[in-house]
Amino acid sequence: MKEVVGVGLIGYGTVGSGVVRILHEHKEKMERETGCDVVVKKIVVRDKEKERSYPLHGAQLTTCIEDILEDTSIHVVVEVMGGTEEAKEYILRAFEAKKHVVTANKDLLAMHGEELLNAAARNGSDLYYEASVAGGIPILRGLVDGLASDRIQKVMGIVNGTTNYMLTKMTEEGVSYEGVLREAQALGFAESDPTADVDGLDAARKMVILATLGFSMKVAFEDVDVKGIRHVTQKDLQLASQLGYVMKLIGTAEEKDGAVSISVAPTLIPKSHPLAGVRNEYNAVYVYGEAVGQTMFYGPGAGQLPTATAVVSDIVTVVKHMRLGTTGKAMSFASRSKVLQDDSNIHSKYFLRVHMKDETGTFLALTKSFVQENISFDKILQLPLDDENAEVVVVTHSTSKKQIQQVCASLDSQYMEMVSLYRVEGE
Ligand SMILES: NC(=O)C1=CN([C@@H]2O[C@H](COP(=O)(O)OP(=O)(O)OC[C@H]3O[C@@H](n4cnc5c(N)ncnc54)[C@H](OP(=O)(O)O)[C@@H]3O)[C@@H](O)[C@H]2O)C=CC1
Ligand SMILES: N[C@@H](CC=O)C(=O)O
Ligand code: NA
Repeated sequence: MKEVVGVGLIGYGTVGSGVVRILHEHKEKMERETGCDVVVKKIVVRDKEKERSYPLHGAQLTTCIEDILEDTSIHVVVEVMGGTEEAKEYILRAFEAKKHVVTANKDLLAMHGEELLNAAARNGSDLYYEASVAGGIPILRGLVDGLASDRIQKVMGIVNGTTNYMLTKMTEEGVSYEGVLREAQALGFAESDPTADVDGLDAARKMVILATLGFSMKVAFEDVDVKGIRHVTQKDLQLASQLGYVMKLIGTAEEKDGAVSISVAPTLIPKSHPLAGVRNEYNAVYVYGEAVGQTMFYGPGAGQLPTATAVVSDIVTVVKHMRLGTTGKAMSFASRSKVLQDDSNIHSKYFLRVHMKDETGTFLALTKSFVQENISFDKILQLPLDDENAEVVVVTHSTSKKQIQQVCASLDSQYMEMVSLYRVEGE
């Protein structure tokens, strides 16, 4: 008879049902990997009467967290309900009950990571959270284990499946923002409040986790410069395409001379760049290490089975630690204090759309604003807008964030209006 390891799930939605499915369908592989029979015993949900799309395979549904916390046959608690305050309380109580925790909750890790890791260590519990960033891609293990020997310089990529799905469909099929957001929700990619996806908050939380692990620095959500895709228009996508780019929501975390900058923003990427070919809910993360150079991690970033794969792999890790008697482990967190980069040291190329009066001298005024900030043009396109106005699209050479902000402030006048501003990466 194999030793039984009991699992308690909190949440039986997209990810939770995937966890039960993988544990059931990959039972033999689980036994080979762990030497144990890993069994989901209880599942906490909000509504016990709700129809479930996947069978429970013997697990008992409950609405009472104590049913899990007080059950001594449950060793591992898997939190896949989402949210922060209640989830944090349940996880802290699980540690006090000397249980190990696996979670997919990036909101929680980005906000309370340090507190949770300290509580896990105090109680000799494991805490793993691979599913919290880039769903099924083993990016956190890649950073923490695979690149443990290197000094990480930059992490950059697509870390939100919902917005990548939306931008892909909007670009390739010209579909509307609202329609494609509903599709992403129906497919189980979006957060329960999808504003977290479209406003870049979900990606920003993932970048906090990546930067914390990559640079071992105590960064917070407030340190991320965040912009989402809500204001991206079909015209932006068309003009970008005309100039050879596709738009992606890109997260960037970079350390230069001991200071870090973190951002999430819709960004233009050359069509020939590997990130341009990352479509639908897929994610891809570039990690640049001082010694290794450039590595790229690619795979499904959201959805039931990819995300559940990461969760179940974390369960495997925990069970192995239990058998070896080496629990009390977690993906390590930050040891260095935070130093943030100055805007004058953050460089990028930019794409700008400017509407201006089609009169002699306005174009010269536009050029002068850029010259004043020492910014030169890489590409420029002028198109008629109506009888009196023209649209000018500019791609600059690399410039600092501070300089581009100063130019933008000088552009809005009675003759000119800046319509869009996006970073350009990968050239
Ligand atoms: N979906 C995805 O692709 C990914 C999701 N994640 C993360 O995984 C977590 C779960 O996401 P997902 O499965 O999509 O979410 P769902 O909304 O599909 O499922 C949430 C589940 O949690 C239960 N639940 C919610 N609030 C409570 C509560 N207060 N008490 C008890 N149970 C509760 C719900 O119960 P009921 O069924 O009764 O309503 C439901 O079963 C989130 O943190 C999310 O960010 C991470 C990576 C990818
Ligand atoms: N809503 C998230 C789910 C995975 O983290 C996303 O779309 O990436
Ligand atoms: Na992952």
